[in-house]
Amino acid sequence: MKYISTRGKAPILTFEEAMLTGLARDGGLYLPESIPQMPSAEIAALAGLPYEEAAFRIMRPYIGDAFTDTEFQDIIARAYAGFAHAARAPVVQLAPGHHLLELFHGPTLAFKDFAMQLIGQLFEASLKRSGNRVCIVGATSGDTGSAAIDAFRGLEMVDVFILYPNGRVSEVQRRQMSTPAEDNVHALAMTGHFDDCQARVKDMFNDFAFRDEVGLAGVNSINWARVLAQVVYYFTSAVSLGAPQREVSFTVPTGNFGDIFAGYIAKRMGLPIDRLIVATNQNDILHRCLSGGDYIPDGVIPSISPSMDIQVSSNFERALFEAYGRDANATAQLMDELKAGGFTVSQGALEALRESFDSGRVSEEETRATIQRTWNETGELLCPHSAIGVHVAEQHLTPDVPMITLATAHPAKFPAAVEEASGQHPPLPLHMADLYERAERITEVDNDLGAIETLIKDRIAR
Ligand SMILES: N[C@@H](CCOP(=O)(O)O)C(=O)O
Repeated sequence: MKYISTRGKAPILTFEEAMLTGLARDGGLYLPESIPQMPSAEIAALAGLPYEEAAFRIMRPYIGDAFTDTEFQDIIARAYAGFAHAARAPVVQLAPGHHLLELFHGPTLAFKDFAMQLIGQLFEASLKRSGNRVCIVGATSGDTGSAAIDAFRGLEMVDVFILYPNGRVSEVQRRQMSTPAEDNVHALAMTGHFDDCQARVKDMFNDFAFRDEVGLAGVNSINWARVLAQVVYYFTSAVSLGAPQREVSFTVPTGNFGDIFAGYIAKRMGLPIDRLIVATNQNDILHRCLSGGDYIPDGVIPSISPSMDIQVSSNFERALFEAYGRDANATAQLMDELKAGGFTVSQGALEALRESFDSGRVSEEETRATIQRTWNETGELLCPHSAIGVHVAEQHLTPDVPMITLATAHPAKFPAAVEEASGQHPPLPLHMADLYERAERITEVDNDLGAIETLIKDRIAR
């Protein structure tokens, strides 16, 4: 299995190389040269398997010869051993035809743990073998950063620097990033919003002198391995509701488009998915684009669902590449236009996107009302992001196709918003019960590429 860049001008890589590289050297994102197909009989055979075994069968074709089967099985086992639920990604029913996929039972209480815990193990195995070091730099609107710091803390061959928008993540998210005591992890509070943080990370990848000097690696969903790990729970949840004998639809609260793109890959692999529905908060660029074709960022508005406060949605590039028939030149041109202010998706590509995706936008008031109503009607306490998913899903329910909404984070990550909406205080789980008493370690940085690069060079262990 080989990996190609969405912009067509970067070296073609193996799985392991693409995983360790992050962003392609032409600025694009890596994708498999072709999408492996999973026949119906193999999908049906996933029913009732432990999550780890399903993960192995689904991901194996993408890995090539990077790891032996036994190595890969051990890596998967270690990745999910710390999850608090035996099913890893349980499905609960909210209403007739509407189900919730709980993705918040990992160590940092968000769906990011599914990929990040796996990538942590994959990086460790690969770097131990090669003896190389890497410097991971990531951008977060809250959840990716905490998951990355948890997955890589204390690993000898890795330094981790996470840029987050100062004052724009929840207190729990911030503390998850700032309280781990290991020297190899660094929480950097940057002036600006998430898009600024993500832009600086991409600038660092495009500064080849810096990139090569520090051995830069990325664990945002620019990294294909992140997307791959998230494909698994689309299969396990759909199979638990009767796939491949019947179709399902998914609604996905989305900011950077990585999670829903994983659903698109599952569909392309042969999972019978009817609709993939993008749920956005008031930062609704994806909804606007899928509705009208224009992709024009117009500023990030802080919300009670901060993880989705994004206007430059990194993985949309992968979806555009596919919608334009894998035309790398067309994709590169759109990304150039984005730098200059925005672009309009061609009619043909828009129709291709709409073959798989629908979308909806949810206001702050609707988010709060959904948290309260869902609590009253079902006893399920939703985080604001999951509530956005539930609200949009409810507008797309159909009698014959079950809907699965992704619950992307635990309500305890956003206690203030959840309590205001529902009157319920979501307690932190036991392993994090003393989070508010732990000492914090944060470095404030300006939105200044040179200064951030200097800080990183000064801090990395060589
Ligand atoms: N919502 C994310 C933003 C980064 O997304 P990623 O999936 O590309 O890592 C967050 O919580 O940090």
